[in-house]
Amino acid sequence: MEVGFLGLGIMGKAMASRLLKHGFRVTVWNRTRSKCQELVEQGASIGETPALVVKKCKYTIAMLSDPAAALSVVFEKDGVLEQISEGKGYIDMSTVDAETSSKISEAVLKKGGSFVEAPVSGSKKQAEDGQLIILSAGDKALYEVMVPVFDVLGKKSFFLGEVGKGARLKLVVNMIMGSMMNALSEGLCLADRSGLSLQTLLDVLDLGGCANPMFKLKGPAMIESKYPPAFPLKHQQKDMRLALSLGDEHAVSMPIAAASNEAFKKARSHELGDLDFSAVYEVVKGTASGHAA
Ligand SMILES: NC(=O)C1=CN([C@@H]2O[C@H](COP(=O)(O)OP(=O)(O)OC[C@H]3O[C@@H](n4cnc5c(N)ncnc54)[C@H](OP(=O)(O)O)[C@@H]3O)[C@@H](O)[C@H]2O)C=CC1
Ligand SMILES: O=CCCC(=O)O
Repeated sequence: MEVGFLGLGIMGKAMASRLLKHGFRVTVWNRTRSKCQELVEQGASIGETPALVVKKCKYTIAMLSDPAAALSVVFEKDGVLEQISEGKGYIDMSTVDAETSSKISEAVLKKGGSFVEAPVSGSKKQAEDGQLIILSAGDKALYEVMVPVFDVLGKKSFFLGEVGKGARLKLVVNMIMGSMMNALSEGLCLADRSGLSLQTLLDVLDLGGCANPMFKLKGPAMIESKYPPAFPLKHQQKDMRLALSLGDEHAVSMPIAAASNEAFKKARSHELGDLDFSAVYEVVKGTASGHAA
């Protein structure tokens, strides 16, 4: 199966690479073309534009930073819409809001193509290991065609129904995750200021009812003020913002998410946006301006 892949950031690069390793033919495109080189060395072909990737491939996956990027790759000149047509499928795995996803879906359908949104839970390591959790919605027939691809990328894929359900579920999950990261940061800070061992705090958390892989993975690096980007903080703040907007729409009061969003915004204002989202700890500690990225 030949698959197009648009967007070779942290996630896209790992996912496209995994597809190549599992025997798929992959044609890649990235706005910054130099990022295609590593994939070409692994056997990928390059498409000069998103439109040319879609022209060449029956199925094209996108993994782009945010709603603006997802829309521009579809609607702008040389974009997906110029070549999508009957028999072709477009699968957007970026984390965006339901409105963005619906706009893309409607435009693709109008041209005769089919569309699935399929945002993912899991980060860089899970993408490399094919352990993502895939939250799909949209065209069921296209979803079924993509199952062999999703099986290589993930450990479980859900089909959730109409377009928007995958996008919304992803935002709810990331809203919870972002709030948990702020809670961990406050806990580490409080333990530190009250004379406790941070490693002991992590050990105790890991043995108890709120043990989770995220605290286990990120906690030790946070103690050392190290934030190599797996999930960039700017994207986590985007997801909190989109989740809060969903909360507005449904009149759901979310004071914990709102406070967490403020902390992520503050971290961005201190230019920590390209670090891992665990760098919000620097803001909670009050040391953000002194932290060298
Ligand atoms: N990292 C993670 O742990 C996870 C991320 N996600 C989601 O996956 C998506 C990608 O994340 P990630 O790989 O980490 O992000 P990166 O920031 O590493 O990569 C973003 C990608 O989007 C491209 N891009 C940005 N703006 C535009 C634009 N205007 N036009 C075209 N391309 C654009 C970038 O191109 P260029 O190289 O030219 O900048 C790059 O390919 C996001 O929606 C994120 O929320 C989901 C799960 C986990
Ligand atoms: O959207 C990013 C999710 C990161 C994760 O699930 O670890």
